[in-house]
Amino acid sequence: MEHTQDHADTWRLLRLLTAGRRARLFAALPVTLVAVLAELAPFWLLYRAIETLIAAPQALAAMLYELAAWLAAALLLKYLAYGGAYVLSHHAAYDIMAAIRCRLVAHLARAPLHWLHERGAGALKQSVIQDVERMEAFLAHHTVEIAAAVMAPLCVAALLFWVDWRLALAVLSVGPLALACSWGFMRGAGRDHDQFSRATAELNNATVEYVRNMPVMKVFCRAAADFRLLQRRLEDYYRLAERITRRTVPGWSLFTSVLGAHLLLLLPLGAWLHGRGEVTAAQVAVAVVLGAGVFRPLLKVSRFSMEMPEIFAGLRRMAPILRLAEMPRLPAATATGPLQVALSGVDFRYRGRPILADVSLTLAPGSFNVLVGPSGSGKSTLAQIVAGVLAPQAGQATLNGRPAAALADDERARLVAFATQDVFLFSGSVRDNLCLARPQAGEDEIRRAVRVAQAEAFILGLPAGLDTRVNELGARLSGGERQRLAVARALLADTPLLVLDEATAFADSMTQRAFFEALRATYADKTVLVVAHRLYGIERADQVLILEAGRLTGRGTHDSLLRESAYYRAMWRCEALGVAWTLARPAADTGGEGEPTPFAEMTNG
Ligand SMILES: Nc1ncnc2c1ncn2[C@@H]1O[C@H](COP(=O)(O)OP(=O)(O)OP(=O)(O)O)[C@@H](O)[C@H]1O
Repeated sequence: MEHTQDHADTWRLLRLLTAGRRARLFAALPVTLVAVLAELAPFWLLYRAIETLIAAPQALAAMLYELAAWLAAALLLKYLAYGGAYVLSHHAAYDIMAAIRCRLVAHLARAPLHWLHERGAGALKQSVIQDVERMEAFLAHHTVEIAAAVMAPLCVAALLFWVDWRLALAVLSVGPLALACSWGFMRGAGRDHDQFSRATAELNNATVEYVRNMPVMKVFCRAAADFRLLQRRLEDYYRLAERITRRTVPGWSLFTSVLGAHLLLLLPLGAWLHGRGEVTAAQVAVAVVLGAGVFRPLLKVSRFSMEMPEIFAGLRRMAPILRLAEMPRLPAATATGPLQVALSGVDFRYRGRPILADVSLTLAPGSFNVLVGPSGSGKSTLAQIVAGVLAPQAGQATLNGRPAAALADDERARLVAFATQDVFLFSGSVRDNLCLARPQAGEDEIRRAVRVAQAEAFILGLPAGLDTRVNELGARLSGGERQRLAVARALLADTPLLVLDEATAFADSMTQRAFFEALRATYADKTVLVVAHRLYGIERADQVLILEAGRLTGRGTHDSLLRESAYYRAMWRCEALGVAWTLARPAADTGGEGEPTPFAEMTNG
């Protein structure tokens, strides 16, 4: 029942996506009919030739030229008609595909950031590229092939009835017989097909994972057999394939054999009718020839029915993208003045698993805030909520009092710049990448952002400086260099709020300190939220927030947290010991059990 509803919805979606563009597709159908009729013309010519051969053999030679001319004309017509039908269907297909892609991309452009983030690039690529591509075969080829496959048996049947209705019935009776024979074997094929699709998808995923992990497997010298998931999926796949083969092959063989068994009925009947003088030898001969291929085109339809579920699945994957237009977006606000950032009672779950619980905070305009906490405590999730990339499931995350995740893209982009550790660089020059948010940024602004992001030295070292191309043909940048570019790009966006989610992972302790100091001195008006793993340089932050297991367990300045938070003290001790070891190893003696010594004090003497 649910299945039927799914199918009905998918057909509705297909009709909607092809609306206003189906005329050429429909125009291809009568042209296909002409091609099918032209394909049958040789049989009619054969009939006339046999009739002449039997009635007046001496007249056949004179007729041959005429027959050859008709045959050539029929072939030419068939070629032209099929050509025309395919041209029409291809035009319609590419027109429809382009319209679907434009529609998908237009909807994606309206998609909220958190929605794009949750779906992932792979799934979106699958919908916009592969799923639309798959429709090409359906629209451009299958429409003509299926129309021909359905029209041809109907035309042959009509021709057979014209030849003789009894011979026609003898030929056509094997169709229902073949279906009845195969039905028993084919029962449950739909369920098998669903299971097979699932097994294929699982095998594909396991194969991709295996291929991705090959370098790791090699490092640890593991054989393919040690990759249990792939082995299990392969076993499942082969077991299912064997079961389906055992079940369907006898049915399929019986189906095709019975389809070809029309001669068993036709020959005795033809001989009997001929004996009684009710049909001519030419009629029997033509019925034999026509009967041999009457159902063959229908086999194409069964191939098509196997591809249909894949095409439908692709359409269903597009549906959520096409529903995006219905998502409510806030109209742009006119508020100016300092940006107010506030979270109150924010809860967030990933697939039901609680990640953040009852988080409330405010970021004062122009303040420098650092978020620290153990790995997996939810820092990145919180940063994404502040930036409007994710929407909280409970509570409020607002910018100027308006839900951050519901802001229109242009308004959010005016307010927040967000940089993470995963950096995407477009192919183009370093300058193009930096000026993504503000193509009109001046040379001084670019230089300032680059200097603050600690990227100046490496950009100067590039072959063409800011104009070096960043892609596989140009400079290959290290992970740290790419991160610095991402930070500079966020700085250049000139937004009142800057969220850096571990975007300073490139920096060692000294570089992080230099970066924070330059950031505060150069962009004093910005409200900054930094997710940091290293503490160095955060001593002068206006607010340090401590997140543990999804809850804010501490907030305050460096000094107040050193006094009040055991976690912060412990974290600081570890970091201070690390630097003492790396910077001052020969003389290092951190004083054993005493209170940890902050780096600034250590380096000052
Ligand atoms: N897209 C996602 N789907 C499901 N779970 C997720 C997703 N992203 C993060 N998580 C889970 O949410 C929890 C918090 O992740 P998050 O990245 O916010 O922590 P974090 O404090 O930034 O960690 P780290 O310091 O290691 O980067 C983790 O347990 C993680 O497994």
